[in-house]
Amino acid sequence: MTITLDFVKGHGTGNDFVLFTDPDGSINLTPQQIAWICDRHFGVGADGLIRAVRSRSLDAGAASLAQDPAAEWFMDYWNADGSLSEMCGNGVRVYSHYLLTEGLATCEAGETLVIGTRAGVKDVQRNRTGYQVDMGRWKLDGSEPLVRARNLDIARPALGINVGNPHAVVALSHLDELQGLDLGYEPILDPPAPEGANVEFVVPEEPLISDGVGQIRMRVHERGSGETLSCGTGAVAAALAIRHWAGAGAPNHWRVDVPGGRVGVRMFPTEEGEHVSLSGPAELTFRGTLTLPF
Ligand SMILES: N[C@@H](CCC[C@H](N)C(=O)O)C(=O)O
Repeated sequence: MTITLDFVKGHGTGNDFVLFTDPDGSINLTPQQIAWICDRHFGVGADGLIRAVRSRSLDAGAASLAQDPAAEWFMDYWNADGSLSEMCGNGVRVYSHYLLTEGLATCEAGETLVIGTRAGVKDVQRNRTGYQVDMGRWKLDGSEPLVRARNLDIARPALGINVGNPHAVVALSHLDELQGLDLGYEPILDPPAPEGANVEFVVPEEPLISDGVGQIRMRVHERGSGETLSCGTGAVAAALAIRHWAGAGAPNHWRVDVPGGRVGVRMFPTEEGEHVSLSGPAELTFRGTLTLPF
């Protein structure tokens, strides 16, 4: 059977996605088909693919609806190599923008759009820079692997953080080191992360704290996608790691510069414990129709 899809291309700070709507969950693409769509030479090209599916149409959506019945739409997120990920921070903003633009959902200023994901429901609000997402609870995953990367002289210690998906954050001291990294090669973790990991390399900006806001710069190698221009969950993990290392008195508001732009991260208390939010832009760039060759 030939599959033809109407899609929209979008990005958040250069982290780009192919999005399409499948309300009833009837279009089940294989990992090979997803990898073809995301291929920049043979397909459309993207860091990931997002299927807009009603939570009630997907087994994974049942947990979202149980958590919050307002989670009508589920973000079914896949990496560029066709592997599944639990969460995508830039993806949630772009997905929210897609739902609103396509008329599939509404969210006036001050209202909350609730999105189902494999990492729990996410509350999204429009703000000055685009969208702010409450990413929910986070945790140190207990790992401190050594990370080797191409052009890094020696293995560096990393901090394992889970923000719905797994991350390993490495602090570098100089911008030269960050710029010199060759992330065309996947960093090697010792010991390896059981489910794989997104790896962030971070340097402090000068000064590290300005007007009470922490400032860092990072590059990322994403699990299943390679180096990308931005990673929302990675920015969140990076800010949390640097605050952890900075110790008492470190700020709860961070600006994170990535090759594709800037995102904001805030940590704030809630009744169930500390949450962390991600804010930044979301843009839709073009629409088209694709026919899968297999
Ligand atoms: N780009 C994303 C993260 C996408 C998922 C990641 N590659 C994984 O496998 O966990 C983001 O903006 O958070």
